Amino acid sequence: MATPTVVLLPVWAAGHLMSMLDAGKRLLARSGGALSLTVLVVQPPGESHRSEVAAHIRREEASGLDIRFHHLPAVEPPADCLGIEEFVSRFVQLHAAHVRAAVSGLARPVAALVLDFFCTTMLDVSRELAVPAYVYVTADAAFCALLLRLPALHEEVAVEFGEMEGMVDVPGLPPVPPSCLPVPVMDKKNPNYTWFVYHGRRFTEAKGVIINTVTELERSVLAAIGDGRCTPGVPAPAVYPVGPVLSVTPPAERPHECVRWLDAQPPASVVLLCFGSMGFSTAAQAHEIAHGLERSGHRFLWVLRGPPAAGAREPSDADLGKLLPEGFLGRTKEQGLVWPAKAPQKEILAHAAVGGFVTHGGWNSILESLWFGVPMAPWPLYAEQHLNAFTLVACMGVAVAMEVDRERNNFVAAAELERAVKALMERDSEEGRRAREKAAEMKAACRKAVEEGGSSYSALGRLSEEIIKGADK
Ligand SMILES: COc1cc(-c2[o+]c3cc(O)cc([O-])c3cc2O[C@@H]2O[C@H](CO)[C@H](O)[C@H](O)[C@H]2O)cc(OC)c1O
Ligand SMILES: O=c1ccn([C@@H]2O[C@H](COP(=O)(O)OP(=O)(O)O)[C@@H](O)[C@H]2O)c(=O)[nH]1
Repeated sequence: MATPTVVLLPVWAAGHLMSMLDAGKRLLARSGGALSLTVLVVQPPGESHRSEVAAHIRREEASGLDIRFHHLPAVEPPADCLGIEEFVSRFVQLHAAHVRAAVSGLARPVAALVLDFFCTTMLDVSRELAVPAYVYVTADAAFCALLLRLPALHEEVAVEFGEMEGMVDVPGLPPVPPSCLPVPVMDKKNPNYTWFVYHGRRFTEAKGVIINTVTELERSVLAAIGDGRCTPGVPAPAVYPVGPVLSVTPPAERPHECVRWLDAQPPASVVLLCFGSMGFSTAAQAHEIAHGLERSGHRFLWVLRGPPAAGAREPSDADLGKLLPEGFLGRTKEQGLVWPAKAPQKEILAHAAVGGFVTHGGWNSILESLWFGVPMAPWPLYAEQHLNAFTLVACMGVAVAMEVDRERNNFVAAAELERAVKALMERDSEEGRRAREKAAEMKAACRKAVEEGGSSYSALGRLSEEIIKGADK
């Protein structure tokens, strides 16, 4: 019989696609050749995403692994969406007939369908075809717990979360301030919110939830999901914490300019500032950052992107002359480097000179930082990042808090950045010492988790056995 295949349905954003592909490859390896991988490729909306996805696929196809890419026919994207969550969910939903045809037309027996968390509408397809389905959460267990809890919270909290009295109850987490909820949860009238409630409700229909996290990092919230406290009245989903799933690419032959600059800096002396694939600064915000960094006296590597060009969604490469205060580059030429384009974040975090990370708090960036034991100061901007910032400080203890004004487009004043950088970097800062120690502890835990016998290695083993057992029936 042909090797049974696990079918992945990722969404196209790099933080989702690469994470799911890497998790799939680990599952393949863990199955010892008993499973193969088929990836259903949604044609992304927009040329830049299309060429980015095509490049990832070319690289994977050249790897020689047992992975097949099945390109789904293009679908007209919905034109009337109010945000990314609605757009992604509806766009994926429009692929239902193509997913059904692709899965039922595969020559190999289909052992499981693994869906990105935005793709729960495809649980209907898996049910029709009697294929076991799993949800893959590219973010952390705290986010997963919130989504599982959201249908009930929706009934319990009659007003907008931003107007509610007290804190939000998410089992396994300390009481969550409403101001730390993900962006779509802050507006109940918005379809983005309705989609989140929908996905949360549907998670429990899956055979299990695979999360890109580490048991040692999120023990109490994982326990709450696993023992059903987030979903009273319905059976708890099986939980597989398989992270950290990081796509580690070989370092460039010639070190990047940022890395060469770091080579000349003392150990743990540089604070890195980098804001993900979508983060950018206006001139007003860039001025505050510049003054804050300069006054902190600490060495810095600042990845600065400008607002997207007209019609584009991605940030532009920064025009430093327009964004930075007069004379800043000259005054700080011995103190720091401003890099105006996308930078090799993982290589930078791996460098011994980096001692702290001011990050937008995308989950991939957080895992990369912990993999290299770098403590953080979170500056959330979009998606679920405000919740990540809360859990980094309040649960994991690997970050120092920074005051971000969510009402003013996540504005941070110069004095607050200066304070947070000092707290993060200075030897005599108690807050920084705690975060550094915890980050070092989590570095060791993350590395151990993926080794033979580690928690994520074992979770992947359980998942692989479960899938193979199902395929044998
Ligand atoms: C598919 O294209 C994009 C997806 C996102 C995006 O949106 C998003 C919205 C939420 O309300 C919650 C999320 O978790 C989420 C995640 C997400 O992509 C990034 O995923 C990472 C791993 O989950 C990470 O945690 C980052 O914080 C997310 O930004 C965003 C996007 O552009 C902004 C897309 O094009
Ligand atoms: O200048 C940059 C900005 C981002 N990244 C990478 O892009 C990913 C960002 O993913 P994350 O989940 O943190 O946030 P998102 O961009 O999806 O919001 C991470 O792997 C980063 O290392 C990078 O290499 N260079």
